[in-house]
Amino acid sequence: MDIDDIQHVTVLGAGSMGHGITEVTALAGYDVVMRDIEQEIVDDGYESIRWSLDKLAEKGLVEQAPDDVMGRITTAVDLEEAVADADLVIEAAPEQMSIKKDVFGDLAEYAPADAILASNTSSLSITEIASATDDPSRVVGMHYFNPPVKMDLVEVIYGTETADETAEAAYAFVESCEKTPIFVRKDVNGFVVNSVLGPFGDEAAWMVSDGEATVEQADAAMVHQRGYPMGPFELSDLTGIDIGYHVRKEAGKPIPPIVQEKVDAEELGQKTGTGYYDYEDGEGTTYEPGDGEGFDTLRIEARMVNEAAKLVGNDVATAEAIDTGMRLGAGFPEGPCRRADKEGLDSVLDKLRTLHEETGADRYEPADYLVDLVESGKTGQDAGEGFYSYGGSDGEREYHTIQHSLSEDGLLEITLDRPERLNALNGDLMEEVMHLLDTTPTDDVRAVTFEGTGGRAFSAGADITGFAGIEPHEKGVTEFFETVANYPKPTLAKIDGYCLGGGNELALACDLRIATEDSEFGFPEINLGLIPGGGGTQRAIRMLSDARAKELVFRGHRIDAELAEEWGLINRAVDDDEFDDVVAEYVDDLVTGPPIALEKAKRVMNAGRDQDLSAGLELEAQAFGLLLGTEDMQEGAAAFMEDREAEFEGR
Ligand SMILES: C/C=C/C(=O)SCCNC(=O)CCNC(=O)[C@H](O)C(C)(C)COP(=O)(O)OP(=O)(O)OC[C@H]1O[C@@H](n2cnc3c(N)ncnc32)[C@H](O)[C@@H]1OP(=O)(O)O
Repeated sequence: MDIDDIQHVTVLGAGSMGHGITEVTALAGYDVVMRDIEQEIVDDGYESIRWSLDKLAEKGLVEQAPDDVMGRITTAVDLEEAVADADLVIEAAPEQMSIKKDVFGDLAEYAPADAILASNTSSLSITEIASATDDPSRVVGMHYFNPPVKMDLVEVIYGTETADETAEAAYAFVESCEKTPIFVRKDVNGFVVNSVLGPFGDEAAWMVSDGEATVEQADAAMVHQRGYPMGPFELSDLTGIDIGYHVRKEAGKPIPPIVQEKVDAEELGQKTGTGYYDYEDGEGTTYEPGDGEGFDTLRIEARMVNEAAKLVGNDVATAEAIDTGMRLGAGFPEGPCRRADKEGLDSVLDKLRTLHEETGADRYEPADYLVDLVESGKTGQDAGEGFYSYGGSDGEREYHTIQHSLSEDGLLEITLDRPERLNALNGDLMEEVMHLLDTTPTDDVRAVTFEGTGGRAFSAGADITGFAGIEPHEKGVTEFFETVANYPKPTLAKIDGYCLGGGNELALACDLRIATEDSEFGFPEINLGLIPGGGGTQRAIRMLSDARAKELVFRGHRIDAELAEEWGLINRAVDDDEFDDVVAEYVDDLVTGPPIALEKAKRVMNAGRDQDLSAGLELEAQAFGLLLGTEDMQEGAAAFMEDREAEFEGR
């Protein structure tokens, strides 16, 4: 069975995961049967899908009519009937091994012999589930995150006997649903995301139990200094303190006293009204940004990195898969491997070794893979290699936040690739763009385009989660925008979706801007108590009327592409269907145009804009004189006389 053979999908379970997976699958165009054990549960699930689709349509997040999507879904209670024609069955039954095994035993009997049988378990062994079938090679884990419609990640997990063909088809299926799969190549407890996430709460709980920190201090530090979406205790209250407790118990791991106390007192978090915070009489979390002072954040992060190193070293997952998993599955601001490479793997190892020596606790024992990296000098970004390669003298640099390609005709296409954050600009992304522009031989480039991935945004601005812990003296982002603005070749921003804040400033640093009609522009910084800091105030006031520029900056509202075109903020607002063609026409002019003349035109126009007219004219005259002596100029004139297209060589 491969992806082309998958037409009919059956989802077993109509609860929150089951109906979410059904919705995602139907949205991708598949026929889906959603089955549960009682008609009432199935009906509730079906109604929930309709409600969700209506909401998505209302917000303009799906183009398909909800009725069309619902038309692909049928419901069933009878298992035999539900799976009779299935090419892929995704089980989303309650998380109990006995139930899963019963279901998979039935699937072995009733599903077609070549159907892929997937379990959406988040914690149970795929190998054991597969043992209930006659053919474990066709059983695979497909762990969706909650809610499936919103969460982009799916872990595709191998059981001991899962065939590559099965796992690869499941992976391709996830991609076909426009979700992001990562391979978990061994059936380890917690798979990738929960394995790495475990120490986040665990280490914080030990630190509080040992009197080394307070709950508020830990949460404030991890959120406001390190940019995590929630603090470890806040997260634990949300998921249920008993959940982490049972996971530790089952894995035979020691329980931090503070966790034991909470479980004994049945204060399990939000669901019981009290956990580490009070949700009944109090207002929930009580930490303030400054509370994190003095907290040892590396202690938590070093343990997460150690877990990641174990997964890489044991061939469970690649560093890239782990980082993707943690960003998309847990909302981490960046993956632990990438963050550790920047921190320095030697510092991480030192921290673990020191704690191991001081406490003797197994949880600090460094992973062999981490030790090997450090001992072979691969200590991270500064060393040119760590979990990732940074292209020292002998290697090509891997980028993590951008994609790029350079065509034979000299078009350098740069794609901002942080779709889960609407392509928000963080330090890595800006550094990677600058590195790419600095290291790509300019003679090979005739034009550059910038665009965003994910279909929702060019870029929603600077990454707000990265503002955590920034000191006032670290404020400089100007270098990035100036690198783009001063790049010697013409640049064009292809805008499809939100173009806000720093994203708007990146677009304004480009020479040309083409946008789809449903794109939106603005400087929302004022709503954050900021002003545009990447040249936005200055470029806008030079580009627009004083009143319009100030309106954008002072009010922080968004304007649509049509108005942006009318105001002169962009070159063209075009219909979605015409977007690629219009961009291609512009790009064609740029890559076939005379390179030296284009470069000079850009330089004198940019420099002249900030000078008085006579100085600008002087610049223009010098450039004009120089161009008269180029072969390109002779070629242009000859082509005109011969009535043919000129072929400019940049000489
Ligand atoms: C020098 C430059 C300074 C600046 O640029 S300051 C930043 C200026 N930009 C902004 O203030 C825009 C912030 N973003 C938004 O207001 C909203 O987003 C949008 C209106 C653009 C879209 O709203 P919706 O459709 O509801 O999407 P969603 O759930 O808010 O966004 C999807 C995910 O993207 C993350 N995200 C969006 N913008 C940023 C950002 N600028 N920095 C960091 N993350 C961002 C969100 O948090 C969320 O993530 P999750 O799914 O984990 O909740």
